[in-house]
Amino acid sequence: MTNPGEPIAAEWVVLDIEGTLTATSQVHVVLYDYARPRLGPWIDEHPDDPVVTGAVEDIRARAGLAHTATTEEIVSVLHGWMDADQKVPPLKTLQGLIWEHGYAAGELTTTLFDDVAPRLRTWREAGLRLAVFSSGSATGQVAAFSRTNDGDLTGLFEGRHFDTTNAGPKREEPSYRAIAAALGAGPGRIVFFSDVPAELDAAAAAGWRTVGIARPGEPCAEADFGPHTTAKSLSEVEVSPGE
Ligand SMILES: CSCCC(=O)C(=O)COP(=O)(O)O
Ligand SMILES: [Mg+2]
Repeated sequence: MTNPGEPIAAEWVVLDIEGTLTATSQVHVVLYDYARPRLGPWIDEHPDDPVVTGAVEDIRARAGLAHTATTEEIVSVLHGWMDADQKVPPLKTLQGLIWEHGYAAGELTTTLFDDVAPRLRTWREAGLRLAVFSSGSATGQVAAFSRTNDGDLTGLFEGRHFDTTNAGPKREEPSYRAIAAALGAGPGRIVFFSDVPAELDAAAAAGWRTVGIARPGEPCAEADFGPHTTAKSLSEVEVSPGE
């Protein structure tokens, strides 16, 4: 299905990041390249941070590593996951901490697609509420929106950031039910924008409205979006807070 042209009635707009708000290369090249050499030092320099030690413990368990595994062995697992783009929660936790540091230091900037910031501002001004659901950790998400090519956009989201730890996997229906409960909204009053059909299928199964974003040049540009409304950018889609 393509864009029906008529406004989608919703209270909440929930947004995927990679491929929807930013180019895939913003994550796979800019952010992954920043994180890759810093994972080992971050683990070694934060031996008393329970978030870091918990993530390391989780990595060891998932990878079948002994408790005595070295940082080098752990990093080798993390690099393998990154090379295969496996969005494993403890990897996303460590990346998020490193990116938070990078954005605060002024070493990272998020380049959004040109239509994104104007569209999000228009929707907020119209009374819509905005949230994010990404595989990137909530900590990393907030950091990423704090320093974009269009300024600090964190105020647009009311602190509503969902990830695979606080909501669940993006391709599973219960994650969308959990987010709807957290937002206190009926599922039919939430519209989800993503470039990945399997994520849209899971959201639709939970009763959400869905929009597939097929941006030219992005990996999912030619994907089969099946029954989902589909558009090439956010600016093609009208959402209104009416019933
Ligand atoms: C700081 S945001 C980085 C996003 C990220 O790490 C990622 O894996 C993107 O996944 P998405 O679910 O937004 O496609
Ligand atoms: Mg995506």
